[in-house]
Amino acid sequence: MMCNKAEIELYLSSLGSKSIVRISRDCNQFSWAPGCQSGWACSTPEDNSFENPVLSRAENCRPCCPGFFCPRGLTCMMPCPLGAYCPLGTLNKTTNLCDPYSYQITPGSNQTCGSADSWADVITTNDVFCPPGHHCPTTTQKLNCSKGSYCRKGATGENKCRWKSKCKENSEKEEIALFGGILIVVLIVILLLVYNCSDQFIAVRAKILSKSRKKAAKIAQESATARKRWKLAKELVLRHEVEMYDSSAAPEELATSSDGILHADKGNGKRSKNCRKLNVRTERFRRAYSQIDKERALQLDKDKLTLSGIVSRAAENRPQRPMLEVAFKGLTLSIGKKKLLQCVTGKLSPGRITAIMGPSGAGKTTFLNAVLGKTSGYKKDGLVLVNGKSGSMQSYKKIIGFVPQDDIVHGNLTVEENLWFSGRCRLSKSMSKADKVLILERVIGSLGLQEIRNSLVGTVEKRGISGGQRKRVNVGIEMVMEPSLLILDEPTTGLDSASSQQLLRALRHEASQGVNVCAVIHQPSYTLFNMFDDFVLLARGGLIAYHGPISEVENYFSGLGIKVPDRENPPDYYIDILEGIAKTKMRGHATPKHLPLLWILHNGYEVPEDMRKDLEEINMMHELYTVGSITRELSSVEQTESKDSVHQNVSQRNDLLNRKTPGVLAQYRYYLGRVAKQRLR
Ligand SMILES: Nc1ncnc2c1ncn2[C@@H]1O[C@H](COP(=O)(O)OP(=O)(O)OP(=O)(O)O)[C@@H](O)[C@H]1O
Repeated sequence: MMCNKAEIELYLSSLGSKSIVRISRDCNQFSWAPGCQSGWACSTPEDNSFENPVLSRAENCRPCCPGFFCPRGLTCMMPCPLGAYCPLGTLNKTTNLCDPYSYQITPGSNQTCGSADSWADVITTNDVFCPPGHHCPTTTQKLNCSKGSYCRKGATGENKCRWKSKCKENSEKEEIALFGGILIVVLIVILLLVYNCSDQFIAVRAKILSKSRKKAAKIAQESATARKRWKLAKELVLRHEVEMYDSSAAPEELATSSDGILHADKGNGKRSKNCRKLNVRTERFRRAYSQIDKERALQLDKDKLTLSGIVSRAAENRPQRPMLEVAFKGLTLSIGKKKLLQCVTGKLSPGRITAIMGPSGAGKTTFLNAVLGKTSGYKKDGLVLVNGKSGSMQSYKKIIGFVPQDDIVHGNLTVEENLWFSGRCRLSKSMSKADKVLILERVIGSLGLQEIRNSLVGTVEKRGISGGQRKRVNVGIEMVMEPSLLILDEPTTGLDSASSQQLLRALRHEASQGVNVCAVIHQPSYTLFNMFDDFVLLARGGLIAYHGPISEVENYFSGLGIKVPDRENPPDYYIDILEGIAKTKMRGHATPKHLPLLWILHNGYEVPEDMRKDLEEINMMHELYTVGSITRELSSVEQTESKDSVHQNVSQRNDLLNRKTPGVLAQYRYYLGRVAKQRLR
């Protein structure tokens, strides 16, 4: 009575089709054996193997055995699968259907109910599966699900309920309300604890950090003192003031470590033990402070260096920092018919700080946008060359820092946290944490933020550091990413003279590393003005009136007959001249509106079409060329010298332009950490 392969295939092929197409040889309109009915099967007299096709079965027809199912239209039976419950059906006299199955026996026949009539998926043949709240170890056995366990539909065994979840007898699923409730309460308690103790936690952490820092600073100081003593002793020996080097007189407590730093004495076991015990954090700070000390010593003779010296020193000391030179050739930016920048030619060089000045609306911000490569939306003519090659500035964005006029600080983080977050996200991911700490300490030191490093920056509601300090933190945020080109929009606005000078000193330090620094400034003091290397003076309409070294600016303008009166600040006076506020008598027939044209002539650039008519007005070309050639000669020596070294340096470093900053996931992790800190404050 068992179905063979062909019959099983016939059954399976009919699954899923809406009309029941399974028909065996004995189940058709001409012959309908009793086994064709649902829940019945017959046997065959022939000795058929399992491989045979659909057979003729019309003998010995009987109800389907328990644990098997016999579909309508097939005269054989198949075993019910595990998880099914196929007992013998019982006739329901009211409906005349075989329970729990839904088939009918032929009315008036002497047939009885067999077992199941079909099997497929749980939805189509719901009644064949072991019911929920029970488990069926075999296809003919149905047991109640015991207390403390649950049984889903079709279960062959019991599932134990979890701790604290309630399960009565015959449970279909676990009752986890209590368990879930306890879990939620525990989470809430943890969150409340974290929220309430976060301040203390952050304070303790800050305390530990500051302890580590102090310890490291002390060790660095001790090392420096020991180094000085050692040097002194050596000098004494060299000067023959002591006859021979007495080992007992030598600083026996000194020991030189592999990095050349002298450490605390060998004899003093306690202290060296302490040194060994220094935790990693202290060690990182110690290294940073020692390195900064060394840099300070090197800094002393920095002022004597020429530009090429600075460039080559940067090359020796900081192989990591690539250099960027940005040059413009006849750059014109316009929107519609309005020209925002016109015929800008010149360059911003690495290792130099350039001040950009001009009357309001002259195009300073537009000039910065051009340097940053943000020229989409403008009609652009001319060239922007990066390291002598035309290309998009966007590809260098990882090594370009931009300090906008508005704040970019996070008010509810401390100064140090703000800088650390920026550094972590924007420095190369391959850089070690110790190196990142060194950069952070360097920036904190050079911007004079040591005192306020643990202070909250503050928001409108919660007062924090002062406005000037905030400005310096803004700059620091960009400095910690070790940019090669640092652009600042009015960094000194709102700062007093001392703070402005401190900021400029920090920028000078950056420039000494080969960074190309470019800043828009307003009304700098004379001292501050002289701390810049180059000067770009923009006239209205985005025209250059001067672009060159600060040291030559007065020379240039006096050559044109513009002499700065006593007690006047030169940059302010030149802007007043451009604006027509200050009156002056210029050479020849020239007037202040001709200053951009004079600059073009002075440099021998091509005069734009719309300026040509002004040429006749001024009538002093011969004199201008004379002035031009003098100043050009003056600068040519240094310019040529620097050009070669810069370009050599730049071409060597091109491979370093691909800084790999942390990926999206890492940045997201830092971001979450920052938000958590901000929220918890
Ligand atoms: N997107 C723009 N659409 C139209 N005009 C613009 C646009 N951007 C700038 N300008 C115009 O270009 C000129 C230069 O603007 P820019 O902002 O560069 O001047 P600025 O020198 O930075 O001025 P300020 O010192 O006042 O900030 C202005 O006359 C300004 O109105």
